[in-house]
Amino acid sequence: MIVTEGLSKRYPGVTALDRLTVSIGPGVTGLVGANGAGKSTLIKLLLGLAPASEGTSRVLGKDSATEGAAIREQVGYMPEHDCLPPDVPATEFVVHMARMSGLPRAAARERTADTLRHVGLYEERYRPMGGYSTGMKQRVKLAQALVHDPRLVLLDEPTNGLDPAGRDEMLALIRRVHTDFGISVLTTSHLLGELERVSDHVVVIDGGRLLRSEPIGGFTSSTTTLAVEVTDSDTHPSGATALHDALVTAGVTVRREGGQLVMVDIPPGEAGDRGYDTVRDTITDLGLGLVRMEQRRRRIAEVFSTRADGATADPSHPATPAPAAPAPAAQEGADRRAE
Ligand SMILES: Nc1ncnc2c1ncn2[C@@H]1O[C@H](COP(=O)(O)OP(=O)(O)OP(=O)(O)O)[C@@H](O)[C@H]1O
Repeated sequence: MIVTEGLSKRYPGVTALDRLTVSIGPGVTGLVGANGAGKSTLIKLLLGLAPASEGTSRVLGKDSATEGAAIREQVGYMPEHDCLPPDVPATEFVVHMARMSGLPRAAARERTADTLRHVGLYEERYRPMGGYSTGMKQRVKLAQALVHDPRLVLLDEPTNGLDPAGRDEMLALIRRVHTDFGISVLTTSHLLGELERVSDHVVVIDGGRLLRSEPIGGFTSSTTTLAVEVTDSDTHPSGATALHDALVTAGVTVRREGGQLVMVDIPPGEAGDRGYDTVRDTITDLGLGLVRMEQRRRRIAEVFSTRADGATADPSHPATPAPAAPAPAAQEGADRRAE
């Protein structure tokens, strides 16, 4: 769907994209990066709306630098910022956008009605958009990106400004764009957790550079996390601390979470079997009681907050600062708190 090679964009004093080489296939792809990471810039370059400083990009096999108009015929774009004329009803606006994309009048009206219904706008579509809530405006922006039946849509921060329920609805809609209509999606967000829920593939950029590009499973399934809770004993007044320290000594990757929980990384395959045995034997050797031991799928944010040197992020054992955990995970924490 999308291939970039050494793609860079420099503004005076700012390198917005820095030699980005990435390829994106069909399905739903999440493009994650902190504010200013270069997400919007990448989308504009892909659509041929801004020239690259160097490097190339192709969308659906077409060159962004020379075939921008042909790309935009087959690609829908939902911009980040509010761009809706306040005194125009949604239905009129979306028909206009459909006509701009080359649909004949009758087809434009028909597609507009279908698309607005699909995004969940009914009677409101006849009212001027100035009176719409943020959620309704985001839906109109999505509808105009879909109205000409594109093969691919590029969505820039589609959940921006939405409350948690509105975000859930928008994420479900995005997923359905692919499952119901077979349209591939590239959607940006600075929230890893959001994209984890809808994406088949995630691309992470930071400071205009590629950090990772992997199928969602690659982020979360290479390791299983085991949440273990043990009792305290007379010998070990904090059973969790004793277990944590003993497992670290045994060479197991482990961290503490929320008081009594000890989170143990279990690698796949035979090493994993040995990992389970080590946890069981360590608990027995310490003479602790086992309260629970359960498997957890790791969330992307956790993968990013794990220190790159493999050391544990144990809140009870503050260590030297971790080497750059990419900003998106931290940003997500901030957003969660804000919520
Ligand atoms: N037209 C422009 N002129 C100068 N600098 C720009 C321009 N557009 C973007 N930048 C800069 O390029 C960098 C990347 O911006 P971009 O908008 O692509 O980031 P982003 O990841 O989409 O972030 P956000 O979610 O905040 O929009 C930022 O430092 C931004 O200030």
